[in-house]
Amino acid sequence: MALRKKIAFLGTGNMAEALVKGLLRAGTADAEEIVCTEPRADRREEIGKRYGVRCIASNVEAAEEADILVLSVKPQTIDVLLDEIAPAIDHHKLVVSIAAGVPISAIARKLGAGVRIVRTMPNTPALVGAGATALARGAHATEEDLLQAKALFESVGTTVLVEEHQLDAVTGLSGSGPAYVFLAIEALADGGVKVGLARPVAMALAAQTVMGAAKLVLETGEHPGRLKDQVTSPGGTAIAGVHALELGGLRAALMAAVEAATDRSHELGEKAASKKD
Ligand SMILES: NC(=O)C1=CN([C@@H]2O[C@H](COP(=O)(O)OP(=O)(O)OC[C@H]3O[C@@H](n4cnc5c(N)ncnc54)[C@H](OP(=O)(O)O)[C@@H]3O)[C@@H](O)[C@H]2O)C=CC1
Ligand SMILES: O=C(O)[C@@H]1CCC=N1
Repeated sequence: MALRKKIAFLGTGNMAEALVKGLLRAGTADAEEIVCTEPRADRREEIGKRYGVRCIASNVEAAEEADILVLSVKPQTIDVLLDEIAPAIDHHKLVVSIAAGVPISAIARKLGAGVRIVRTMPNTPALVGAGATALARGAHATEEDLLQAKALFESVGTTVLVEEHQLDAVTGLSGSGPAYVFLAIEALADGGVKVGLARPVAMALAAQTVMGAAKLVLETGEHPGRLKDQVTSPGGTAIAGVHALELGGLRAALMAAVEAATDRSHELGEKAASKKD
């Protein structure tokens, strides 16, 4: 669905670039409907050339001309950005934050109490239309605002609506999760190389296996344990591999990763919430 709104990405790093590319790819926005900001001239040029969007230095200019403002700087630098754009914000703007941990209340404190804010947590597979985004509505955002934000992220993957307090957990799982899976793919490929496969062959097989297994879970709706049972024949190869993973503590390690990232998101939020104006 085309949004037909002007969208500003304030801070055009990895995640914003993934969204810009995803939106253009899906046709949700045309290049002339997107404006990006970025402090570094070389990066501005790169983004402009790569996507045909306007990429400028001024956050204020971008905030003034857009209907939807995506706050896409690091949580540690969001205060500087909010102070800068506050005079350009009124109730006509929809503010969509993708910043990990930063509460809606901390954004509203800087931009003004009545501002329409939707807080989200996307992930980088949005770049290829396979993102997963959770969204939570601020007190002054309307149902229509939420639908627009949802449409924006739905064009680059799947979306779920959550309560704001659940966003730290989402950050620990799907926001940060691609990093865990990349590690797994790299390690699987290393395993393949160790047993004699060429690196490119091992990498292609590892990535396709992870993608295929995920697709099987999503498309069949089967419990992953049941799907695992279908791969493991008695006395066979897969159960030998599964045993090695259990000895290595794979499940506990993944659970601990989600928990550690969730805690860190919470910590970033506490810092943002305790800052004085
Ligand atoms: N990466 C991910 O997987 C995900 C990230 N997020 C969230 O997205 C946000 C961005 O993360 P990510 O893309 O990884 O980070 P990046 O560092 O890649 O992107 C941030 C960008 O903002 C720019 N920037 C810094 N200060 C300003 C400013 N005052 N005005 C405008 N732009 C500025 C930076 O420029 P420069 O480099 O020159 O300083 C950089 O290009 C974070 O809040 C993060 O929590 C959410 C989900 C997933
Ligand atoms: O590491 C980070 O801070 C960001 C948030 C979610 C994924 N990456």
